[in-house]
Amino acid sequence: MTAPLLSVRSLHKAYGALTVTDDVSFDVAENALHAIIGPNGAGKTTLIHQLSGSLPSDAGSVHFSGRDITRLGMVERVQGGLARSFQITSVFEGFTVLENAAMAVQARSGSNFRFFAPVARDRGLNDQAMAALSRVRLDDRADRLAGSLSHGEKRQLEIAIALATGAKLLLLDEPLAGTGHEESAVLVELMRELKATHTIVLIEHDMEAVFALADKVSVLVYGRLIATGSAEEVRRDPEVRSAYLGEEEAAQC
Ligand SMILES: Nc1ncnc2c1ncn2[C@@H]1O[C@H](COP(=O)(O)OP(=O)(O)OP(=O)(O)O)[C@@H](O)[C@H]1O
Repeated sequence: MTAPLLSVRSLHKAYGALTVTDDVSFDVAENALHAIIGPNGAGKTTLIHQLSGSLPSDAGSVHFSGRDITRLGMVERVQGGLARSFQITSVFEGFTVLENAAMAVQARSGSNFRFFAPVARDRGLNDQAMAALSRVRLDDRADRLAGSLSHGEKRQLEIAIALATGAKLLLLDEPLAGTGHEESAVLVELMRELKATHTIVLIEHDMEAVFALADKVSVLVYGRLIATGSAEEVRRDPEVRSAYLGEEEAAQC
């Protein structure tokens, strides 16, 4: 059996007396989409912070591509091929769509942002940025200001930014949050296409999307994983239904 691309063991994070992630362990196979679901406040975003390196863990380990990255910060993890998109829209609205993607290409190379006129003139940088934009179908918006994009297009741009860093593994934190039906359909289709080339850890409350896309689903409740399995296994799990899914599916009916 091939080794997992991402291997998480016994991760733990507490804020004072509040334990937010507790003994969290799971593996993500290469080119799989692994969804992490759970009620509000379960610790999903905290877990993504721990995986991206923006938040140090109190205990546990993270291995990526066979390398122990537990003690690496976010910049080193991005340069190693692990990038996240943010739950809160995080694009630079006063810059063009292309400049946003080009800055992410620069981040990959480890250079500091070389201020922005040079970014716009750098052909190699722009080619790579355009490639990321066309993966998310924003190439025809390249010259627009990011601030002028619709909410759904901004979410597409966030994914392009993560792609432009050269990531092999994308950590996507609620990419469908706040999107309308059509925007959400575009993003679901994009994630389906990305599975062919990328490994994805997805946090998402939209259960229809999760069950349509996920190869594996883990369920986080009060900081602990109560189940990991195929979408079907998790959907049928009685503990998952009583702790989370019953209510969530009822709410979506
Ligand atoms: N910096 C912090 N200091 C103290 N408590 C925090 C901090 N960050 C998160 N928490 C708490 O940790 C718990 C988990 O929060 P987290 O945002 O990780 O949950 P979540 O599963 O992502 O929730 P949601 O689905 O609503 O986004 C919550 O009780 C939250 O209040």
